[in-house]
Amino acid sequence: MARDYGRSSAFRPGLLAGKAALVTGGGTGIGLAIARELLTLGCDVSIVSRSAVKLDAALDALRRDGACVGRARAQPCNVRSEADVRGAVAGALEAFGRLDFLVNNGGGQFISPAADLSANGFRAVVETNLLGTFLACREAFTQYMREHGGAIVNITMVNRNGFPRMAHSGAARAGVLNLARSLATEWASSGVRINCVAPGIVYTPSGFENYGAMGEPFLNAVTPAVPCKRLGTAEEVASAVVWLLSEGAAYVTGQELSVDGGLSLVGYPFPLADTGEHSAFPVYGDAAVLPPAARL
Ligand SMILES: CCCCCCCCCCC/C=C/C(=O)SCCNC(=O)CCNC(=O)[C@H](O)C(C)(C)COP(=O)(O)OP(=O)(O)OC[C@H]1O[C@@H](n2cnc3c(N)ncnc32)[C@H](O)[C@@H]1OP(=O)(O)O
Ligand SMILES: NC(=O)C1=CN([C@@H]2O[C@H](COP(=O)(O)OP(=O)(O)OC[C@H]3O[C@@H](n4cnc5c(N)ncnc54)[C@H](OP(=O)(O)O)[C@@H]3O)[C@@H](O)[C@H]2O)C=CC1
Repeated sequence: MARDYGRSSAFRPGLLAGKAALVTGGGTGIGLAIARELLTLGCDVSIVSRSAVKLDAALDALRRDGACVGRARAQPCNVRSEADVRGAVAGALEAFGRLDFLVNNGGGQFISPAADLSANGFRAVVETNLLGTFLACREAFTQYMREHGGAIVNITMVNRNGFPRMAHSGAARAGVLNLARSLATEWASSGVRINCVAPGIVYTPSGFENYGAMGEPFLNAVTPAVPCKRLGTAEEVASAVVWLLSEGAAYVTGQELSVDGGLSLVGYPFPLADTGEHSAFPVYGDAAVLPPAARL
């Protein structure tokens, strides 16, 4: 299948030749773009996720893509399962004999007011995004990187001001960044770097179909809120990931890079006008001086 964005890579050909990577959630969206970029640069890539159907389709597309130079393989894996993750890292090592790069991209969440979240719903999102990332980091480190070094990138999200209606995911991703900071120091002596990339709002059909009918109105509302007035592409995220994995980022560890068109500079993307009537919010002093427009 031909690429649909008309270019190979922003990086020099062969940049990652002889290297091997594992990309979670590599069968769709941002993960697939990361896998494609790595393969284009000569890296061998294992893609893993829960759905064998999605993985097979992705593998087929990657193998037909004339720009992909490295070898690609796939293995089903639920990152919430310790046994699956252990097997995914072992499988990648068995196939390619090395594991230079790990990209923790597999993840997601659903929209819900925090008050309506069940313990199980909260747990599912934290397990997927935070526990899954920890397990993959630990297995990559203990099975290979402790002895050989390596680079890890975790996909997080723009959540400095929280993520209302995705509180579970905001909390989990904040945990991922803090985990990365801890591991960056603990594993530096092994030559392991670990960083995060925080996408803003990146249009991926696979990602947005999870939000059903809410998706399109959200896109219409959010685009004007982004300083550069457009959404991001999966390739823009992939490009940042590849830079962080590359030797060009050798002095960068424990950091988070936002790829968000400036969204993190201006706050939170959801329109807040529909969050209800606010007369219950406390006030101190003479509220009567506030003109009506200053207090909705
Ligand atoms: C206001 C309009 C907004 C429109 C759209 C805005 C989007 C903006 C987002 C911008 C930034 C982020 C973008 C992205 O991340 S795109 C990528 C999206 N992709 C995914 O999210 C895919 C992966 N997600 C999942 O697989 C699931 O969300 C989950 C992580 C929860 C795992 O699902 P799983 O199937 O394993 O879960 P379970 O069936 O075991 O259920 C566990 C509990 O979770 C509850 N649950 C699951 N889904 C929902 C739901 N949609 N709503 C409410 N509750 C849900 C489920 O009921 C279980 O709890 P209980 O046992 O208590 O019932
Ligand atoms: N698009 C955006 O605007 C943003 C996206 N992100 C994050 O970027 C990442 C990629 O998102 P995007 O490409 O847009 O959306 P996708 O829905 O296409 O990607 C999510 C990927 O994660 C995989 N996945 C989900 N749960 C698990 C699991 N338990 N074990 C293994 N793999 C899993 C899915 O595959 P499968 O179903 O086969 O398991 C899928 O390939 C996600 O973590 C997302 O939350 C963050 C900020 C913004």
